[in-house]
Amino acid sequence: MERNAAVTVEHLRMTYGTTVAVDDVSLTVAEGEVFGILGPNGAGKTTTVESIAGLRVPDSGTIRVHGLDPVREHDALTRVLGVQLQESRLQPKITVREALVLWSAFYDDPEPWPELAARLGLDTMLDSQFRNLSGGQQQRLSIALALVGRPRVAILDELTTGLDPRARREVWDLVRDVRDRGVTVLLVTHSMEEAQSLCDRIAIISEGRVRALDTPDGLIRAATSATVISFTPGAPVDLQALRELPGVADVRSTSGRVTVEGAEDSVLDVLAALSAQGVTPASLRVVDGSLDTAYLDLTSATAHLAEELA
Ligand SMILES: Nc1ncnc2c1ncn2[C@@H]1O[C@H](COP(=O)(O)OP(=O)(O)OP(=O)(O)O)[C@@H](O)[C@H]1O
Repeated sequence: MERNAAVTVEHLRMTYGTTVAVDDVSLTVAEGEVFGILGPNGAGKTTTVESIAGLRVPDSGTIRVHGLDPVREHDALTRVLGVQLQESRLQPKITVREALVLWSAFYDDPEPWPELAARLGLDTMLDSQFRNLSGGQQQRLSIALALVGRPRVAILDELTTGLDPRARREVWDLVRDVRDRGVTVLLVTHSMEEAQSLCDRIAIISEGRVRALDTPDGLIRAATSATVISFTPGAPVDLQALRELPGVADVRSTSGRVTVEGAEDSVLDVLAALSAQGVTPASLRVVDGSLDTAYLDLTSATAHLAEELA
């Protein structure tokens, strides 16, 4: 079933003086999905999501959030969009309770904040001032503030940065809960693990452009060196024949062990070729592709392209 678009971005462009922060970004986020934005430092991720939130005015391009223009219809936007930004912009002396009460007052039908605070482990520090919270606690408060208005779309920018592993998993569970309630989540992250575990689809952005947009599995499949096969050949092996197999990106032989990198589908071809050569692959290991490899593949392909164009 084709889902409605919650967010559409068409040809977004944003510059700061001579710096091109976002060159040309187009993407559509479907209602109810967790959509990840991944990319190296300075790729333009924050500029993109802050433009979606109406906090920056793009040079050109069109953005709609449930049909609303984030700049011209900003008031209406704040009723459908919750934002947890990279840097919290709270008064240093505001307490956790005051912030939650204040934010709740902005909305007609807020989430009961004590429950949300408990869910995020903030209930024991309601009277602490923002400036005295640890980085992880500040992070959790800003997530709570993004969700308290029951937004239809939540933007979470580097939501688990600074959290310890347990807190991180708890926040992931919270994001899944939020998604299960039908909220669309736009997630900016540097963590492949986070993207792979939470996102339905991911856009990889670098140098202000979308370089790939697919499901985590789709990105991994598309990467040329997603799977690594290694073995100790029981007889001399024709490495060139392996190199020529479709989907194989690289073949190396070191210290009597052969390593083949290739697309996921190349494993069976490699095994069939070895069998045809009468070679038994002893101590066979197949390491599955990860989003890490796919990401490096896609972003280094961009770097190569940039070098070629330079
Ligand atoms: N307010 C600003 N003034 C000037 N330049 C800016 C401003 N905000 C961002 N930039 C520049 O625009 C580019 C994109 O920045 P942006 O913060 O969107 O990237 P990012 O992908 O979110 O990076 P990171 O992963 O480091 O947070 C960078 O070169 C950055 O230095």
